[in-house]
Amino acid sequence: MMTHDIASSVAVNSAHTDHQQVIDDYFKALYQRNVVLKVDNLTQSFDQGGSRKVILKEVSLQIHEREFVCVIGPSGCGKSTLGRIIAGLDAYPSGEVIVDNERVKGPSASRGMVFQGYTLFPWKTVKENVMFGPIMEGRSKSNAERSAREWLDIVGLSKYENHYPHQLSGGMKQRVAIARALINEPKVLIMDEPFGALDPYTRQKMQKHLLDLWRNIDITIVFITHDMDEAVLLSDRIVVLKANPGEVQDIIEVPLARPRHPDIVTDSQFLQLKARINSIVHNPQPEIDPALVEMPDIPRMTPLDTYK
Ligand SMILES: Nc1ncnc2c1ncn2[C@@H]1O[C@H](COP(=O)(O)OP(=O)(O)OP(=O)(O)O)[C@@H](O)[C@H]1O
Repeated sequence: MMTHDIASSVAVNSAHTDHQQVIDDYFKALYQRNVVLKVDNLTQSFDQGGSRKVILKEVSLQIHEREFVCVIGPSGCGKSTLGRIIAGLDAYPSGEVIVDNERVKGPSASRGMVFQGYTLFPWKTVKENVMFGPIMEGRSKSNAERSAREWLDIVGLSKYENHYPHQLSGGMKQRVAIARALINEPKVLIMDEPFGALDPYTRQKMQKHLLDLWRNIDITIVFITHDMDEAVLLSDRIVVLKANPGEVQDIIEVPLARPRHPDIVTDSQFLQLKARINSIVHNPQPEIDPALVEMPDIPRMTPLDTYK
């Protein structure tokens, strides 16, 4: 081997070791932080077609303060069901869900939620939407207004405070929804496919915006998505659920240093990790979404064009 080849090989190895050290230190520090969300042996079932169907089975997780965790898995595996239980929107028959040392028994200001569908009140202005939580908490209108303006400033929507939701783009609506959730200073923010309805460009902008917010606020995020790129770009760890019933199949650390630029999606390490997760998620499983099982053959509706 030529001398300069040896030198460059040593440099590559040393860069690799340095990178690994950064990642090891990052996760060591992460695991030393308090557990803010604990899901223990959670099982959920629903009545479906006259029988009881187990949707989530003995799901256990521990998520640490300021961690960013994505939950992925095939359609119908119970991701939203898990998110709704953590948010306190649905009761659960067995197991334990603890947030900030308290058992989840219903919605609470300690858990914020942002959904894919725009859930803003259409009859309220942007500012009034963001003020909703503080007003419900009994804070004065002027106090709630002041906080709402601070949060609208943080998400870059100050100029739109008197607009109504229908006057905003999808990305702007989601920024209002994020401000509306964060104004309550939740310990955990649960986001269920929040960018699923956005075009790819806006989605990428929103991912960066969310990472900027997360880095600057003491918030733990549980982010439900179908999108592997999104999961790898955003997460510290990815919880992979398998379907039928929904069980934790794997919990994967994302060994990519932060801050992460959106261009990282073309990096070889990113692509390798994505391929690995993809193979875990799409590990052959029986189809459980009835709408996918019963895909009909479409009959010809109009006469065939004989020239084609
Ligand atoms: N309230 C309910 N009553 C009956 N069945 C329900 C209820 N909520 C969810 N389910 C069922 O639980 C299963 C899991 O649904 P869930 O929405 O949690 O899956 P998901 O992984 O989020 O799916 P997707 O990726 O398609 O959004 C589905 O079969 C769904 O029909």
